[in-house]
Amino acid sequence: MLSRHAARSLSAHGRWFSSSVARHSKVAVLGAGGGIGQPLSLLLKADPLVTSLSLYDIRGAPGVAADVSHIDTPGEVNGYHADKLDEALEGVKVVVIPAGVPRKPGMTRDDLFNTNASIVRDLAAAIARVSPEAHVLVISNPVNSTVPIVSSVFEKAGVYDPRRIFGVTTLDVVRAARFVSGIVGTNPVDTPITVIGGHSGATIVPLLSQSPFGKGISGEAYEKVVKRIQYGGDEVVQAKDGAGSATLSMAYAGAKFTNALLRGLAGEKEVVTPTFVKSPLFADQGIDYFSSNVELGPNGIEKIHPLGELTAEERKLLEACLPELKKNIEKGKAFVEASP
Ligand SMILES: NC(=O)C1=CN([C@@H]2O[C@H](COP(=O)(O)OP(=O)(O)OC[C@H]3O[C@@H](n4cnc5c(N)ncnc54)[C@H](O)[C@@H]3O)[C@@H](O)[C@H]2O)C=CC1
Ligand SMILES: O=C([O-])CC(=O)C(=O)O
Repeated sequence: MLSRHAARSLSAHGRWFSSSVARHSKVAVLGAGGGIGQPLSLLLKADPLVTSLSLYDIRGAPGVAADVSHIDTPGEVNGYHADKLDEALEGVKVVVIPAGVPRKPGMTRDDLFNTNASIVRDLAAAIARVSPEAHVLVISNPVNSTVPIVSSVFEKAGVYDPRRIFGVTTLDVVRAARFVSGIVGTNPVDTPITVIGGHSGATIVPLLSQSPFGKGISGEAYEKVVKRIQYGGDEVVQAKDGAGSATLSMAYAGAKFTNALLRGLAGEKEVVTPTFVKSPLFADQGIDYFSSNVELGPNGIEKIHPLGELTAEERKLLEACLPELKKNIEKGKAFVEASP
């Protein structure tokens, strides 16, 4: 059906568009029973590019699967119990990982490392064993460390292809569009803002100067909106008051990035969006993962775009980002090296 009829899907900039390119695309969600996993599963079920959805969690995934399977879109849905991880990963093209604990007020994302590093490492080992050619989309925090963890696990297993491993930083891009449009009075859909660096506080570097709408914001308004983009996660953590962090906006962002990747994999041209990947941009400074605009295509990452021109303020933000990012990356790599 899908290959013969135009499919409608959410574009990188939030528009619904028609696409006649759709293939077999089995997507797995690991952590599907959680705050992000449930709405993400819902949005993926609604995406016509997802022909099969495989939902896994250590608790609750079969229930989520039964629920979303009633939605009147063609994609099939299966839910898997804790001991069925290998089955959940059979034949998947894309694996999205929102498994792990979220922050509470007063915590940094790095405070999640002790719990989430081993969860992500063990899930990555299973993917490397069962579906080594899958594209892996990491949501679990701290993303600056969990992406190097997944990559190092794949490297250790001898199946590493850096074009297929992504840290999902789309929520920063979504927030930037929303916050900037609120200042300049545009529709967020028409206000894309590139956000580079990593995914935590000072490592999040918005490039307002590269947007025709963002470049006019200056002085106190500039300082304020940059801080808000960098610390948008804290805003939600505080408002939820101990009940977790962003889940609904993150599910939206995760579904948006998954859709962009699926469109690229299906051959759509010029699908470009920021994502945290193995990158040559700052490798000479020992920072070999970085988020920047990346072109997605049939092999995953087709091209990593250069940063373009930065203002003095943006260069200062970047200077503050790099040392912290380097530490986060090294921590992730060291964790896998020290693992049995
Ligand atoms: N990349 C980003 O922009 C964002 C990342 N996050 C991160 O996403 C992660 C998940 O957040 P929430 O969904 O709110 O947490 P949650 O606690 O509501 O859900 C996490 C789910 O993971 C499951 N889980 C735990 N260990 C597992 C394992 N070994 N295998 C499979 N499933 C497992 C749990 O059973 C639970 O259902 C957190 O680390 C959070 O910090 C959250 C928001 C934005
Ligand atoms: O703030 C958190 O812990 C969750 C997150 O990554 C975000 O909302 O950007």
